[in-house]
Amino acid sequence: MASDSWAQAVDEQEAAAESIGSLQINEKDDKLKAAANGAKTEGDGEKKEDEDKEDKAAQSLLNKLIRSNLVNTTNQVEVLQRDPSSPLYSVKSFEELRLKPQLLQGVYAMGFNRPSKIQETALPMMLAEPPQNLIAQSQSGTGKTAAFVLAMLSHVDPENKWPQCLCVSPTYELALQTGKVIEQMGKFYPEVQLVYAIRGNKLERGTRLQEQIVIGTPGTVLDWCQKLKFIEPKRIKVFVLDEADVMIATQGHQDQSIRIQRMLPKTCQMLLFSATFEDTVWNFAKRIVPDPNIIKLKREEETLDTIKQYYVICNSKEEKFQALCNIYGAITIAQAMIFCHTRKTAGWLAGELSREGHQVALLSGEMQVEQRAAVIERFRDGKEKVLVTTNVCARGIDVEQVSVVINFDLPVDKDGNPDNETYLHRIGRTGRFGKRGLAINMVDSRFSMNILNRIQDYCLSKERVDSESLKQVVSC
Ligand SMILES: Nc1ncnc2c1ncn2[C@@H]1O[C@H](COP(=O)(O)OP(=O)(O)OP(=O)(O)O)[C@@H](O)[C@H]1O
Repeated sequence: MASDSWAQAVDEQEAAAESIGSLQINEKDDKLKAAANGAKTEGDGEKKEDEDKEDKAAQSLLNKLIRSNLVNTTNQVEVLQRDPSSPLYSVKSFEELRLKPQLLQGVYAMGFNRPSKIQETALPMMLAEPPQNLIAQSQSGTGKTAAFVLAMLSHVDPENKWPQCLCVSPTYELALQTGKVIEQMGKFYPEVQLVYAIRGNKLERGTRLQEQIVIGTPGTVLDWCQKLKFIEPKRIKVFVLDEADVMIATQGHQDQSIRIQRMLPKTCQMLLFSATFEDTVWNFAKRIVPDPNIIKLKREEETLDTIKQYYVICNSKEEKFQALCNIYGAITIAQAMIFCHTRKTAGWLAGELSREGHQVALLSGEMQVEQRAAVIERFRDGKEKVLVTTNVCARGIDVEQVSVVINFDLPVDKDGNPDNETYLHRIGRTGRFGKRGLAINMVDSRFSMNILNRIQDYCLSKERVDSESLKQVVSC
């Protein structure tokens, strides 16, 4: 949909929401707010029954499955060179990289016209002679996978029939996704072959691999190098550790990755990629990659400047549902996402809305990742206008065109404290194109009013909103 029509749709929604808001003023509000202000969080039985265990690998896979394009970013790349006195190269075209013609053909066949922001600096570093080590961090969808795949394909010698590049991924599914990119990019370079070192791939004892690129999960790669000796680690020229943040979240993967790395020659190029960069990831990265160059592409800060935030006071889940029905016409002019705390509530709400004759999609943690991707894709294509989901299930998913976010339950962490970042990320927009939106928060207790106030204080402290930004509008 063109941005104009989105803007118009949001204008209509805002007008509708404001007119609804002017109909009723809830007298309970002041009392509630006063009670909630400064009040300690009450353990009021709203204990988080959080069945959707956060699964970083599944989220990462989901993002890959639903993404068809590069995420645009206007943020600058931050570079820390191992040798600050050496010149820093960055390229604006793939030609400047002097790639093998078969690879350039592969890149263009994938529809890449020019390097992405992170690729502009990462590619010259990875393709330099002698090879340089690299730690790179940028959010999902900014072109990291494509970058290291191109580096691996550039470094192999197709004449040599043994593994030369080793890439470890946290899960079988993620390894397959990277494998697909290798196959696509190497389409015109058939001499280069790929093999998957994953659990189900059983090879006969004594096998010596002929494929130049091995991609797999840490446990199997380690077995293939150490116990089964299908791979000669000393002949590896490029080692890639992908999704380091997901890797360290999985028990055992960190140790296995370090053990693989120790078997590789000193001259082997080490490359590590991560979407986030907490201290734990950083400590791990330093153990895997000696003398690294470091590239970071900051995530663009979400701003709430263009978002109108409202809240609705209700007494129960049923009242919240009623309030939602009252504003339903207004929110479905464009597309809306409704967030619930648990799968149970999400399922209940989707069922109730359907019974009212509304067409809604449900995204739930019980679904397989592929099923979830299919639901999101249908929603993205506008086949459904409303998506009901849980806080955990949709964390980290970007559905850019959503202009209405309804927090049926406010986001809280596992200890019941406000999850400020999730709130910001969920309702925020990355400022570009001035995308506008509407956020409606459903408050059904002192506890949740308190949560909302604390979230607002946080947003204020981060200068993401002004003090007038949150308005009460609707009651049922
Ligand atoms: N230079 C480019 N031009 C156009 N599209 C690109 C370019 N590089 C990558 N892409 C595409 O952008 C999308 C995201 O790229 P990629 O998967 O490499 O990002 P990523 O940072 O590795 O993401 P993730 O962390 O989720 O793995 C893919 O669909 C990919 O084909």
